[in-house]
Amino acid sequence: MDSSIRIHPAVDGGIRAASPGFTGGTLVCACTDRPVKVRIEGQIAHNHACGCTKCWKPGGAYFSIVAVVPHDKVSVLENGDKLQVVDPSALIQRHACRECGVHMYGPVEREHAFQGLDFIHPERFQEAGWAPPGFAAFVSSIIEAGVDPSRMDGIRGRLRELGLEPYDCLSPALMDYVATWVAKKSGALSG
Ligand SMILES: N[C@@H](CCC(=O)N[C@@H](CSCO)C(=O)NCC(=O)O)C(=O)O
Ligand SMILES: [Zn+2]
Ligand SMILES: [Zn+2]
Repeated sequence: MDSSIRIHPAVDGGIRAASPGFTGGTLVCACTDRPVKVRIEGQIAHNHACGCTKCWKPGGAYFSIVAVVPHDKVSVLENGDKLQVVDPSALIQRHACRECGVHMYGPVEREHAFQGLDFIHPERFQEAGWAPPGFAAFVSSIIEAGVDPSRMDGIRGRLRELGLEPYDCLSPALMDYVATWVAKKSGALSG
């Protein structure tokens, strides 16, 4: 398998296990001057690699690494005046540093299965020990960013080699969770 394929710097050299003692940390943007700092209390959930065009990816990476935390566990510590919402019409209100472009947190405020959660990029933690990604989402979407479709077999193979099962939307467990929420809302399922 081609280990030169750059999925994301946080996983290319192998995936680091979570520390049981990780109780949260501080996300820092890429600015050397007045970096934005965001505090996260507690461990992250549902960490995954995402190939969609909307999530922030570091230079040269095909995928982002993105996870969720409850909105009340997120607080802006420093230089929040540099943040702006990338796409106000999107479900995920990605707050990016307008100088370096790093997405710092993305709350879901709309009525949705993910309402109350914020999407964050754990590679921006100053601290180690966050839960590693468990799967790869929106893999076919990397073609939308310009990846030649002929490369997809190799990229999916590399994801599997890293233990990141590739899916073209979210994982089956998360898709079932979203569909269950929709079915309960419509009344198709009771509960
Ligand atoms: N093909 C599109 C997919 C974009 C998309 O739907 N992204 C997902 C996953 S983001 C993290 O898992 C999503 O839920 N987006 C909601 C939003 O962006 O607000 C593309 O690549 O652009
Ligand atoms: Zn910045
Ligand atoms: Zn995404």
